[in-house]
Amino acid sequence: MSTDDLLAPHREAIDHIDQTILGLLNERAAHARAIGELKGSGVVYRPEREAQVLRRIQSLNQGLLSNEAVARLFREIMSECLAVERPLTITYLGPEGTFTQQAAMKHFGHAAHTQPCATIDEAFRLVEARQADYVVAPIENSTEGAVGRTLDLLVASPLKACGEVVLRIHHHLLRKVEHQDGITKVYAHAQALSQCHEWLNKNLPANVARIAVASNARAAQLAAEDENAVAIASQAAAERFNLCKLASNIEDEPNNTTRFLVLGHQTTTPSGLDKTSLIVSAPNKVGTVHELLQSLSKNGVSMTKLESRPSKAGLWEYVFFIDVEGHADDGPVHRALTDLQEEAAFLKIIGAYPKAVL
Ligand SMILES: O=C(O)C(=O)C[C@]1(C(=O)O)C=C[C@@H](O)C=C1
Repeated sequence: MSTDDLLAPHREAIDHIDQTILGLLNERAAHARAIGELKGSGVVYRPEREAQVLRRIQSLNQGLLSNEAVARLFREIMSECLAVERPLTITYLGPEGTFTQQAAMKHFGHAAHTQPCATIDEAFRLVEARQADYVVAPIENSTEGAVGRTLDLLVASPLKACGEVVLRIHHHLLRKVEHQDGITKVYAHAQALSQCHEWLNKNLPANVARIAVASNARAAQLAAEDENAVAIASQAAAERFNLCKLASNIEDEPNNTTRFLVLGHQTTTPSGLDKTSLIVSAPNKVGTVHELLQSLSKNGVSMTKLESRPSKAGLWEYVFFIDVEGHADDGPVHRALTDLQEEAAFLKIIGAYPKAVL
């Protein structure tokens, strides 16, 4: 029997299964549309429900496909079902091809419309003015630490965090032509330059100028216009600007990861596995930070992040960005927040949201 003959029954089975899947997908979309009608003009995107759907699918999964693969597939199915209810617009720091756009797609799937903005400030502003639904903003990188501008915006913005995205960051060396001769400059975002610092020291001549630009996608765009330049940027940027990859995964730290917050106007109900992000400021006295942290520990609440930043209000005064395990409506976190309210000069709950599933 020829290979084609051997393939034929499997392909027949696949055609049959695809037809069943297609029918079921449309049946699912019809339920989503009915849910959308019941929600009326209310909020259609429900992050806690999406997290529960993805976690349930992963716990049911016993097949050949990995948990990550099934979550990715169902992420896209929900994205299309949500678009049947109402398509969402997500703002991010552009241009197209940045890691933040990748994070937005990872979280909302490909049916969401992503809108690039010139600055993180503008991405926030459009959502604040209700000209877009959600903003995805980088908050911290595992090698570089906090993203200061996002933290500063969080202090004053009325937006609430309703989700988080965790993205592995891979940087590549990109060029218009496929050889290393005659490189005079390397364009990259300042964070990418420092994340690839060791690699650049070892692999590029010392006289190649390192030029920091607004984003990795902008770097790729500049490299596409100048044959003597290379860019450090993502796979998405390489594809978008048609650049050759001279070297892959050039980040010094192999586990390089960026965490993003998703912010909008809604508060989220508990999903069963949540986090709460807070901003706290303490009077500038000995022992106050210790007391603030005690409000958490005595209520059995674990802290997953503590970041300090100079307050714009006074010299040598600080605000603290704190993430804790659990939802602000859960008993222990709720009690800790009540205690914190008494100790802190300023307390703002940025939001409570499901832990990233994907
Ligand atoms: O359960 C809902 O509220 C839905 O709208 C359905 C659905 C889904 O496709 O499962 C779609 C969008 C929401 O963000 C959450 C879940």
